Amino acid sequence: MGERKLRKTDVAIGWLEGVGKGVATMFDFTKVSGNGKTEEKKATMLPDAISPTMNVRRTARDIMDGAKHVTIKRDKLEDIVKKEGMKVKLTEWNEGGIHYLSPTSPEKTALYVLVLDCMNFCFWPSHNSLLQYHHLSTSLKTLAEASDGEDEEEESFRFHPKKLAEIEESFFTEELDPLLPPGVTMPSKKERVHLLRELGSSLLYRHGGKAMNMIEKSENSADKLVDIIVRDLPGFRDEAIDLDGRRRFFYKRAQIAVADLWAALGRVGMVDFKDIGSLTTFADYRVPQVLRHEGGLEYSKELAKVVDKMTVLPAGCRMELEIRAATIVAVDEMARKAGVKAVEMDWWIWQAGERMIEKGEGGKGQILNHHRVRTVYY
Ligand SMILES: Nc1nc2c(c(CN[C@H]3C=C[C@H](O)[C@@H]3O)cn2[C@@H]2O[C@H](COP(=O)(O)O)[C@@H](O)[C@H]2O)c(=O)[nH]1
Repeated sequence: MGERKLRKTDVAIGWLEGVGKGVATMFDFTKVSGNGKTEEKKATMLPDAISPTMNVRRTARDIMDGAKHVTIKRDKLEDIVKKEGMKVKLTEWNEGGIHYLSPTSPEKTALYVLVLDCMNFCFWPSHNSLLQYHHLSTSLKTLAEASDGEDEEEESFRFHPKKLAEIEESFFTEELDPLLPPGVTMPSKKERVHLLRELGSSLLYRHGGKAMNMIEKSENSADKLVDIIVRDLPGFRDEAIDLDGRRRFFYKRAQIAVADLWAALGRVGMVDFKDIGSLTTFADYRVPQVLRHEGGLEYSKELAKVVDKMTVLPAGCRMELEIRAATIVAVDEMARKAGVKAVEMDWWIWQAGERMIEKGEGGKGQILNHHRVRTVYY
């Protein structure tokens, strides 16, 4: 990072080393515990009171202290980690080539990831949408590749900040929707247009028109990059005020963006977040769905009924906050037991969930339904 410019040979070497090996071989996966690591974290993270990842953990612990609807079954968490066939084998972020990685330009890769995570919410099927994550990541990849010229500065790149700042709803109807499978459309288009415009404008006016400038300001700290993202991109501010007036922080999309940047750019030596272990799991609906199904989370009768019947919960309600908080605490505990970072444990659980839902959801012998909340945050 820093002032160093990426050369094509660097990319080739980084890429060759990474191909087919999985994320685990590309990064320093030293255990989260241990004195050296603790000091390193202190050196890079923000002070406790303003650290976004600390705020997320504080939120999760606080909510779980008075939880009424969700219980963490600690002995079961241990079983899940140990379970045959579910051992933590770190997942390849780009398995199946579902993401765009520019062969020459970290800037274009970073823009792609930020666009992806701007829209990385509300996938669950409703009467008019059957959108899945890989539909989004691969259709954006197609658009990126189609406009990917030689020149790093090239303004013709579809996700150049100037283009993002002026995006219209026609981007979805004319460019993106046609790349989705028949009958699948992108929900909440108006909201997504606004989020993309916000991203383009913020990069132009706050970061000299470059995603890499924003990333470099983090000084290789995942925690600081989450902070920059939630400060400069309001659409990523996944916060709530609970019924008692307390602030609650989750930062799902901001944290997943940082993790995705780590996976996409770390492989070519462009980022090296020393405190990547500070990220929490990305509290959305797939991870708690898997944990509940496996017995690691137990829902009250009332909540179980709501979730099983696919009743939509209001955003920010107590039940939703408890599910998200329990997910964060449970994944931290599983990661600790397995000696990996929360982000790695998240990817492993998420990918296990994706395999489980292939067999259907909510029926006999199938994974239990996930909770439903209409939100731009996950
Ligand atoms: N907690 C967590 N949630 C994740 C992801 C990802 C993808 N991350 C990439 C990075 C590493 C992985 O290997 C993936 O290649 C998507 N999602 C969420 O799932 C939902 C879509 O699901 P479905 O409807 O089934 O396609 C939607 O809310 C989306 O935001 C993750 O990693 N963790």
